[in-house]
Amino acid sequence: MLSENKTRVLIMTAVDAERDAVLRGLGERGDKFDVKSNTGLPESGDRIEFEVELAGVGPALAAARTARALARGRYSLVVSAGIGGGFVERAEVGTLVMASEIVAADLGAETPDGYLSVDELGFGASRIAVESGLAKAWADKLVEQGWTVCSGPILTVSTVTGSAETAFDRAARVVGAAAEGMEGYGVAAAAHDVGVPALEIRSVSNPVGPRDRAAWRIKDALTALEAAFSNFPEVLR
Ligand SMILES: O=C(O)c1cccc(C(=O)CC[C@H]2O[C@@H](n3cnc4c(=O)[nH]cnc43)[C@H](O)[C@@H]2O)c1
Repeated sequence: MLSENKTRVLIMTAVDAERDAVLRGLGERGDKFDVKSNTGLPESGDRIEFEVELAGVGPALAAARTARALARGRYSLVVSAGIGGGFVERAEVGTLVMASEIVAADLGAETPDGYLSVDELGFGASRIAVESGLAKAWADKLVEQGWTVCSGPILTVSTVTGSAETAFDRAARVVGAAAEGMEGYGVAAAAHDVGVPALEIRSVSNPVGPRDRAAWRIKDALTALEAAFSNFPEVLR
């Protein structure tokens, strides 16, 4: 007989439209979902409960809100999710990006010799590892469903890239940079601080580069985000 253990997964999005897309994707399956095998984090016999919360925009508020949510109890996994910018020739608009690592891309210092990350300054870590088995399983599942998924570093920035120069600098700083968003590192830092594994997924609404807000394809990106979460419970089984 299955036990009544519960696996709690916390999903953080910046804004309401992203949270709604995630909830549409998860549908009614939330805590009615039994885990029968042990391929992901949950124990066999666990029931999975999803909680989707607003992180707000930017890494500071995202970290504060994630820490507050995590203080409510025991969680198995935290996911930072939302739309994002895709690096050209890595992730096109309308596709999905699964983080291979979560990178604070502007947490450091400018020097006459170039940018130094917090790691190089000796003040901490600019990169947070993801739960790689789950990231791969989720990406594989989405590819199987016909989605284009790029797995690579997702950069967290406090200032959205708005020029080709900044896009070039950021891509050069992080080998394989696939996407950027504004919350991932904050969410993951709060999770890491209490020993909870993290993931980040972005659906690409715009290219990283010269600002053209009117051209952001938000609806397409929200559709892709919804699809990503409609496949997520299966991945956790
Ligand atoms: O206006 C709307 O309907 C709408 C719906 C959903 C989301 C938004 C946002 O503006 C979300 C802001 C959020 O998006 C991330 N983002 C998107 N593109 C980039 C980018 O090129 N560089 C960095 N971040 C990006 C970011 O995480 C923001 O928090 C609007």
